[in-house]
Amino acid sequence: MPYVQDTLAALRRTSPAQDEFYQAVEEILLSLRPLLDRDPRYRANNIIDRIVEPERQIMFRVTWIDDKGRIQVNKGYRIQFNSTLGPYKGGLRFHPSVNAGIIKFLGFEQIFKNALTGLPIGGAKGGANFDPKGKSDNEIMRFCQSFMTELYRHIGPTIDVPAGDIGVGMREIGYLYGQYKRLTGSYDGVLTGKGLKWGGSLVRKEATGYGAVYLAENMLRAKKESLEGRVCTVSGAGNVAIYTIEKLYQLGAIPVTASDSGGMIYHKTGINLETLKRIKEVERVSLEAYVKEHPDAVYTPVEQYPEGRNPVWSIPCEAAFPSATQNELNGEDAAELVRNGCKLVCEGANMPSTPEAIDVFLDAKIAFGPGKAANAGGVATSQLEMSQNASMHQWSFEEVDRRLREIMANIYISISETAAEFGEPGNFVLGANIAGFRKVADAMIEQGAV
Ligand SMILES: NC(=O)C1=CN([C@@H]2O[C@H](COP(=O)(O)OP(=O)(O)OC[C@H]3O[C@@H](n4cnc5c(N)ncnc54)[C@H](O)[C@@H]3O)[C@@H](O)[C@H]2O)C=CC1
Ligand SMILES: O=C(O)CCC(=O)C(=O)O
Repeated sequence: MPYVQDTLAALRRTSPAQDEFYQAVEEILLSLRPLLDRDPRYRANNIIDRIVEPERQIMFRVTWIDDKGRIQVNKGYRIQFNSTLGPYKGGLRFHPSVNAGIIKFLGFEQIFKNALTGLPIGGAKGGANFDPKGKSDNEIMRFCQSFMTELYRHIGPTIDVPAGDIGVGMREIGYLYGQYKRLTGSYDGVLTGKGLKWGGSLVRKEATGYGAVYLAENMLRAKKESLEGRVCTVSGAGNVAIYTIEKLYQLGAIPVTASDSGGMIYHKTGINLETLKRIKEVERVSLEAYVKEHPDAVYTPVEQYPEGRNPVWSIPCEAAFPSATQNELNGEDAAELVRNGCKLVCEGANMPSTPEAIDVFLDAKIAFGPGKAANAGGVATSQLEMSQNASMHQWSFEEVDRRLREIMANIYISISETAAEFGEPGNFVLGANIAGFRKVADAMIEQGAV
């Protein structure tokens, strides 16, 4: 397909060394062919060249002082990718692996994910190559304050509204918000994922994980199946993984794994959610601590992982929820999941499956929920937080959860109907990519050449 190769060649030339970004672009472009062939307006308006180019990229130095009084420096980023549908919206990631290409792929995915929610939000992402691991609370606070000292001039409640992602939870959002308020003097809904006492929304913490399970529920219901009694594997042990596990239990499933950057646990009788929450949300220590309290669980440190494999995906299961990070599930992992009888994969993380893994799932015709649909419940609930802030109201847990369920059900309808419309029923990668793209592209055409 020449338009795919030409676009990728141009991106490699003009934006070198951004492999994850090229991967995300290639996946979308490959899906779009039937749409582009059917409707000439997208080519006539040069939508592809425009949509892969961010509207704005901000890179800045973050200088902060550690507990020993030494001056430290990190790289900060905010990419304001596309504001066609609404104010820029997307999380902040603090992780040592962060670079311009990672932020760009995340920002690009966010455009289409946000479009799928049906809510008025554009696509953005940001972060820093800062490693929160091993840092004291005071160091995290000083870093966040310095980060916001640059970022505040680029954001606003109707301009750009950041939130959390890997390494950024309620604690970090609190420090960022405090500094924004100090610098501007205004109490704006400029961040989401805020604390419940100062403008946060109920269910935002749970929303990404709950949403992924709601999408899985919808995919299974269409096949007259359910999650009840199903053994599930989950990777990650952060915000998304924890609330995926919580919702799986609520729906009668048995989640048996969790993982962090140090290793994985396999607890055959089911992960103890209380222990997991305490270890990760309160004590903030390695998962290794889990087996001290549950000696019947097995801990495998990363040093013992087979070369190039993630052993979470070797555990037999009926449904899998990759919820840690990008490219954590490769072709071999996917083949093993399918061989072991896995019937559903729902991506809580952003782009966790490699292109080879996605091909395996689609060829096997198992239910595969791609990240931009499956994890959209997080950003959707962020938008519900923005609505509550704008109207100075706070909705109940039940009200926000009801809206989240409805949004995920609508996403399912949109991706499944679009897949069927383009002759590939059940291919939710195609369905999500075309449905998300079409919404943004149509609006771009209506807004003219800007
Ligand atoms: N927090 C949110 O609302 C949303 C998050 N996501 C995505 O979900 C994924 C997880 O994010 P959160 O749970 O928010 O982050 P988190 O920081 O709360 O947890 C991340 C988990 O993944 C593990 N992890 C991170 N990098 C890893 C690596 N290279 N190898 C192995 N394990 C690794 C960490 O140890 C941790 O357990 C990310 O891909 C993120 O972009 C997607 C939509 C919304
Ligand atoms: O809640 C948000 O604004 C963004 C969540 C996010 O970063 C994501 O969807 O990947």
